Amino acid sequence: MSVRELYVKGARVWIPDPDQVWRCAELTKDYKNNIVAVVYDDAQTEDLVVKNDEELPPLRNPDILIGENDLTSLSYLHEPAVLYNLQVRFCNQNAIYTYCGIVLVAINPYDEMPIYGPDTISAYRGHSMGDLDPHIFAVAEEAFTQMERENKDQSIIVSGESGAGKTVSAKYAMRYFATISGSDSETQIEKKILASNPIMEAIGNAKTTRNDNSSRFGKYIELDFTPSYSIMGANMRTYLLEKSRVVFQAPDERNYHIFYQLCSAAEQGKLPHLKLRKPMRFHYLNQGLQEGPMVASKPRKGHQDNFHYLKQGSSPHIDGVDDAEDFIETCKAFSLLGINEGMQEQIFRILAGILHLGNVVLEEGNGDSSAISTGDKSLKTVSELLGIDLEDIRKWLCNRKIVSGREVFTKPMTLTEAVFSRDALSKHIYAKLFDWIVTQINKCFAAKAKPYRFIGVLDI
Ligand SMILES: Nc1ncnc2c1ncn2[C@@H]1O[C@H](COP(=O)(O)OP(=O)(O)OP(=O)(O)O)[C@@H](O)[C@H]1O
Repeated sequence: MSVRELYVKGARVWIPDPDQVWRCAELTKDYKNNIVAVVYDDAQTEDLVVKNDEELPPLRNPDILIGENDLTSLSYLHEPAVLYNLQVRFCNQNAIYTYCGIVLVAINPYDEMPIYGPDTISAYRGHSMGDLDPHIFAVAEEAFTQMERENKDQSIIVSGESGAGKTVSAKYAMRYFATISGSDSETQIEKKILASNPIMEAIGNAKTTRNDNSSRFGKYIELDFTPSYSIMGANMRTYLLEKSRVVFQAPDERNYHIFYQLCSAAEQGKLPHLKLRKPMRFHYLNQGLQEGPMVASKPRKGHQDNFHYLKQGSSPHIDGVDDAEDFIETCKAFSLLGINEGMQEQIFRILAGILHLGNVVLEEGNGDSSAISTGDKSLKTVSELLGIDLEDIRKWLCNRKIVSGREVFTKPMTLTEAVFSRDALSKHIYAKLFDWIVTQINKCFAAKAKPYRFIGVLDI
C-alpha cells in the first residue's frame, strides 16, 4: 500500500513526545502537502509538518493485535509498537515475557513472581516454544529438546543493560536444566552449580547505582551432558572482571560484596587475626568525603582506620542485605565446592591484605621519591597477612626495578606513581584470587568422563 493510502483520515499513529516518549494520535484529515493533522487522545489537535514521507509518524497496530505474545505477529514492528506491546503485556496482563521470534524479551518485574516453581517447570516440560506463554523455561526446554533431537550442542545468550535481569534469567535457565535432568551420579553437580552462585556473587558482584547486586564480570557456564542427557559436569568461564572497583567506587556504589561480608563477620568477633575491627562500622566510614584516589591515598586524620578501598562510594549498606549472614552462606558454599576451611582462611587473609594495602599511607619523599612511615600499621598488617617481608614491601611500594641490558636499577617512584602502583598491585592480587577461585570451582564441577553434549549459558 502506498503512503497516501495508509495516511488517511482516521489512521492511528504514534507521535514522539518528550514526556511520554510516544503519544497516540489519529489523523483528522488525509495526509497531503507535507501536513499531518492529528488529534491526540486528550482531544488536543496539532498540524505536524514533515519534510518528506520518511518523516511520517509510525502507524499504530490494529487493536486486535495489542498484547500479542510474539512481537513478530504485529503488523507494524517499530519502536513505539514494541514498547506499547510490552507495556500492555506487563501492566495489563502481568506478563513479563514476550517472544520476538526465537528471542525472549524479559521485563524485570523487581518483584517475586509465582512463575518459577516446580509446577511451572513440569508444565513447560515437553512443550514447544509457542505452546504456552512465553517463559525462560520455554527457551531452556527448547535448547534441551534441540540437543536431544538434533544431537547438537546448544547455547543461550542472555543480554541486556545493567539491572535488566540477565543473571536472574540465567539462574532460572540453569535451575530448569538441573530439575529436568538430574545428574546420574552421586556428585550432585546441579547442587554444586547452584552453590557456586553465592561465591561468584560475593567475589564478582557489587552494588552500583543501577543494581544492588550487579555482576561486574561476564560469565559463560557450559553444562555437560551424558549420552542419556543427564548433567555430568560443568565448566565456567569468566570475562572482563571490573578490577578498578577494588580500589575505586563511584558515589553510592560499593566494592565487591565479599569485603563487606568479611568486615561484618569481623564485627561479630570472627577472624580477629585479620584485624578488620572498628572500621567495619560503615555508618562511620560513610561520613568520609568523596575523595579521588590520589588524595585519598593519605587518609584524613581520624580516618586512619577506615578502609579507603571500601569507603569511597559512601554507601556501605544495602537495604535487605545482611552481609554477616551472606558471609556464612559464602563459607558454606566454599565448603560444598571443596574449598576447605584452610583454603578459605588463605582467601580471607588475601582479601584482608588488600584492604590493609589500601590504607597504607604513601607520602612525598625527598626529591621525586615517595615514602611510607616506619610506624605505618597497615603496612605491617599487609606484611603479616600476605607473608611478605615488611622491608621488601616498603621498598617495592616506593621504588621500581628497571632492567637495562644486563644491569638492574632501582628507581624511586613519585607519590603519584607509588599510589598508582599500590592500587595496581591490589587489583592484580584480587584478579588472581578471583581466577584461582573460579579454577577451584571448575575442578569441583569437572565431569569425570568426556562430556557427550553441552548447553552453554552466556550472561554478559
Ligand atoms: N525475573 C525476575 N523476577 C523477580 N525479580 C527479578 C527478576 N529478574 C531480575 N529481578 C530483580 O532485579 C535485580 C537485578 O537483576 P540481575 O542482577 O539479574 O540484573 P543483571 O542484568 O544481571 O544486571 P548486571 O548486568 O548489573 O549484573 C535482581 O536482583 C532482582 O531483584
